[in-house]
Amino acid sequence: MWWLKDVWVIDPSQKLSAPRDVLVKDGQVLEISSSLTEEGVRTKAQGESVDTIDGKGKFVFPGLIDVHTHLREPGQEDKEDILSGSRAAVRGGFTTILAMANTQPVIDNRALVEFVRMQGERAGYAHIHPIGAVTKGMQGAELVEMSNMKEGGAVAFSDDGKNIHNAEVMRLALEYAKLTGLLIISHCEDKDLAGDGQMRRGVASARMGLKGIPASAESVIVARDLQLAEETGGRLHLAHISTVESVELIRRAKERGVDVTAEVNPHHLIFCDEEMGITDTFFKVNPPLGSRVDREALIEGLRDGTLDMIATDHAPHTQAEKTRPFAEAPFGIASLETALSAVWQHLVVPGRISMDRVIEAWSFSPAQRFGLQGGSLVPGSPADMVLFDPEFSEVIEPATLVSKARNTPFLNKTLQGCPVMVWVEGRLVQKNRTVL
Ligand SMILES: NC(=O)N[C@@H](CC(=O)O)C(=O)O
Ligand SMILES: [Zn+2]
Ligand SMILES: [Zn+2]
Repeated sequence: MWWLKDVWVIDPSQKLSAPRDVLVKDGQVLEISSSLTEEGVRTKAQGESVDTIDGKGKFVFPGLIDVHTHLREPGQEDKEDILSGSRAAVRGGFTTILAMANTQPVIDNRALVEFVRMQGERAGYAHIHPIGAVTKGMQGAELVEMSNMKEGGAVAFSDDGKNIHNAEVMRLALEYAKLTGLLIISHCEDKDLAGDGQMRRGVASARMGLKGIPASAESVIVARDLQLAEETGGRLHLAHISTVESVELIRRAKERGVDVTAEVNPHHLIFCDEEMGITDTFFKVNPPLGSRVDREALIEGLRDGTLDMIATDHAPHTQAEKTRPFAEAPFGIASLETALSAVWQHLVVPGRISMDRVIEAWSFSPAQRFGLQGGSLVPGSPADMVLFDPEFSEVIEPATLVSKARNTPFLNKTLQGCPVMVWVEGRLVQKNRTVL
């Protein structure tokens, strides 16, 4: 049994943010209380040994749930695989992650869904749930067999990595997904507007002499998909929202009652295009980093709930690929191990957003919207749980990362504020930044 003493508990599911004691037994949260005694705890332990942790100055919260990660298995295991990705997850404070379908082959049938799920179970760290593709081979034409894939364990559908270009295919996808009750996750990017752009079009792209991607490449598809969701009554989730125009469109759609949620990635909340240099391929990501104005709008959108969730869009790539010239390097930032610390240091500490809202957006809301276990420490729930130490600092070094990827803008930088203990169903899987 675990006894976390005098720890600051953040549990948005119970609207709780206060110092308490937490008891964990048999893989579950047994009790959250402010009046535990040695003797009382020993009685509750029923003969089991008690591991006591001094939680003073630390936070405990439900394990983060990341609805957007790329684990690259099957097919690109040099970038990441399900085992390395799930180890990276628990190192970063995530106890559940959703794996995108843009692997090789694409996860577009039940057998492949079951393969990903099984590999996740075999790895035995974070809970791994497969996201199935929307169209066969992510070719944007023929819909997958959604019900079948749901039976195999798919928890949502997405062609992420690619936009669904054909609006009628997107409309049908929203219509058919209703029968499964699952979400369609949209990667909003008009491929003609994006062209072969490398970063957001603006003053910074002009200065760097790189081809730009206009903000409209995202927002025109956001507008399209919101209208299609409204028309069909389908359930829509928008991935990696990055522009002020998109935030405004989502805000208005929600006012009309459209069944939509949206996520924002830490890198879009923290960085902007002006901060990039021509050698910084680690900042090269899709959608590209926006302007300062976008960044402010995203923070405001997250605060007021227009943006429901934070998600990493962990996109691992090899060093060989990421050290190519800017225009040849692939898009993507690997972030499972740094995301929570980065959000803490760059947004919570300066007072831009509260830790309570961060945990709600990264744990409770994903569980609710995707219908997943977790996101709550209500007694009886599985002890998927994180102990976070605001004083613990770490230099992000290649040798200490357990992900196969090193494509992070935080490489060789110090991040302060880290998850220092992580439990999955009451089993300790990470301690003092070491995955057990
Ligand atoms: N975000 C990225 O820059 N890259 C993602 C694809 C995606 O999320 O669209 C990848 O798979 O590498
Ligand atoms: Zn995407
Ligand atoms: Zn993605």
